Amino acid sequence: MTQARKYRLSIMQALSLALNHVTSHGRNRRFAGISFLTQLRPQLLINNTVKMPPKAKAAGKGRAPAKRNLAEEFPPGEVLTDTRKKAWKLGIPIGQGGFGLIYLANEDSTKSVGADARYVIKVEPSENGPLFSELKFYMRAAKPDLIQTWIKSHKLKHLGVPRYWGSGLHEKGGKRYRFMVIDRLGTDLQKKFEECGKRFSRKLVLQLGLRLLDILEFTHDHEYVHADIKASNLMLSHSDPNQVYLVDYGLAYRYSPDGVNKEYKEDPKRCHDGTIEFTSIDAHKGASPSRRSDLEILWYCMVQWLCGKLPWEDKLQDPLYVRDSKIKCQENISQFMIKCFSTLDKPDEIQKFMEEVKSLGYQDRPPYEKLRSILQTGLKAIHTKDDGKLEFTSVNGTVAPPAKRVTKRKKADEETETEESSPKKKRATKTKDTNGVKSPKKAPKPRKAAKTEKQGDPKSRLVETGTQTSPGLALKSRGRPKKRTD
Ligand SMILES: Nc1ncnc2c1ncn2[C@@H]1O[C@H](COP(=O)(O)OP(=O)(O)OP(=O)(O)O)[C@@H](O)[C@H]1O
Repeated sequence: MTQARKYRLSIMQALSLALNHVTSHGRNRRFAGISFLTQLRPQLLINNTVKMPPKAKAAGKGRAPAKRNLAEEFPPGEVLTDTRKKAWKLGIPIGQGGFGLIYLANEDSTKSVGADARYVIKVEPSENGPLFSELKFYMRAAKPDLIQTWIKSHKLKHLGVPRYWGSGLHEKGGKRYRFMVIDRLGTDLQKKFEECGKRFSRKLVLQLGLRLLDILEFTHDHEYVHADIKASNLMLSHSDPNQVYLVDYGLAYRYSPDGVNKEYKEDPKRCHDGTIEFTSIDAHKGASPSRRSDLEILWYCMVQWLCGKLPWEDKLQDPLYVRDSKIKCQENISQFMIKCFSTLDKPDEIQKFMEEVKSLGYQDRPPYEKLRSILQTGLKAIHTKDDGKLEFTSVNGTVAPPAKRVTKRKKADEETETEESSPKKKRATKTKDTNGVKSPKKAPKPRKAAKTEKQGDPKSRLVETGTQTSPGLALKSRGRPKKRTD
C-alpha cells in the first residue's frame, strides 16, 4: 500500500471513528470535537495512548506532554499499598471514568472483596492529570476528620462529600498507576431522574437543594468550587437511601488558594467550560468558576428536576444560544419562571433563590443560611418539612419503574493536564452508577453515559446509562492546563 493511500485510509478511519463518537455520545460536542481532533492526527494515537495536540501541550507550561493511557484492568485480589503503608485489596471494577477504572475495595485481609465492599478505589495511569487534580481536592478537603468536625460544628446529620481514605502509586507490568480510596456509593440521581419520568417532586427538589447547600458551603469554605453539579454527579449512599453525595471533583477549581480569591477574568479560550445546559454564565464567558457559579448551576438543576427540561435543552449544540438564553433568564427571572412553570404552580422559592444568586458578586460569599431558609419556606408552602427522607416517586405519585439503560460502552475520553489550581475544561460524558450488582437497564433516551457492573469480563461489566454530557466548542483544546508536581 502506498504511503498516500495508507494516510487516506487513516483519515477515513479517523472520520468514521469521530462519527461513531458523535453518534454514540449524542450531544456531547466537546467529546466529539476533541476526539475528532486527536483522531485526525493518527500519529498522536498510539496503542491507546493519546498524546495531546500541540495546542494543549503548549498550555501545559512546558511540562511533559499529557499522554493519556487508557485504564488497564487489575484482577480481583490485587493489593495496593497507599502512602501511609496501608494495604487495600481490589474487588471487581464497578465503573469506568475517562481514563480510569473504579474497583470495589476493602482493607487488605484474607477475605476477598465482596459486593458489600465499603470502599472504592479509582485507578488511573500515573501520568494522567484528572485523577491527580481530583485527588488534590480529596486530600485537602475530604479527610474523614475534617468532615466529621464540620458535621458536628454545623449540627448536620450528614454531609454528602465522599470521604478520602488514602492514595498512592502502584506499579504493575513496568507501569505506574495512581490510585485513590474513597467511600463506596450507590445509584446516581440521573438514573433516578429517568426512573421518575424526568421529574422530581417539589419536596424532593427542595430537599436536594438543602443537602447541596450544605455540601457547597463546606466545599467553598475549603477553597474549592465544584463547577459541575448535575444529577449524574449526585450519588446516593450505598447503605442509606436518604443520603446524597456530590461526586466527581475532576472539574473542581481552587478559587481561593490560601484564602485569596481569584479575580474575574474572561478567557475566550475557556468559554462554555462545564456541562453546557447547567454551566454558569461566568463559565460561558470564559471566567473561572466561583461560588456564585455553583449556586447558579444548582438552580438550573433544580429547575430541570422540577420541570423536566430547561428551555435551551433542544439547542445544546449552540453554546452561544445557551449562554444568551441564560443571560435573558437572569435579566427577567419572573418571565423565565412563567415560561418554565404554569402560573398556577410556580414555586416562588425557586424564583427567590435565583434572585438572591443573581445579586452575588463574583467574589462574594453566598448567604447559605438565607438560601436554606428560602428553600425551607418552599417546603412550608407545600405543607411539608425537611424530614430527611428522599422519596423518589414519579410526578403522579407512583413509584417509578426502573429506568432502562443503553448498553453502549463509553469510549475513554482524554483530558488536558491542567493547572492544579485552575479550572478545567468542558466535561466528558459522565457515566455514573454501576455500583453494584444490578443488571444494566436500557434508557429510552440516553442523556449521559453511565457504566454498570455485570459479572464476567469486567470491561463488559461497564455499561452506559443515559446521561447528559457536557459539550463545549468542537475542535478546541480541552481546557486549562493542569499542573502536576510529581
Ligand atoms: N464512590 C463511588 N462509589 C461507587 N461507584 C462510583 C463511585 N464514584 C464513581 N463511581 C462509579 O464509577 C463511574 C466512574 O466514575 P469516575 O469518577 O471515575 O468517572 P467519571 O466521573 O465518569 O469520569 P472522569 O474520569 O471523566 O471524571 C461513575 O460513573 C460511577 O458509576
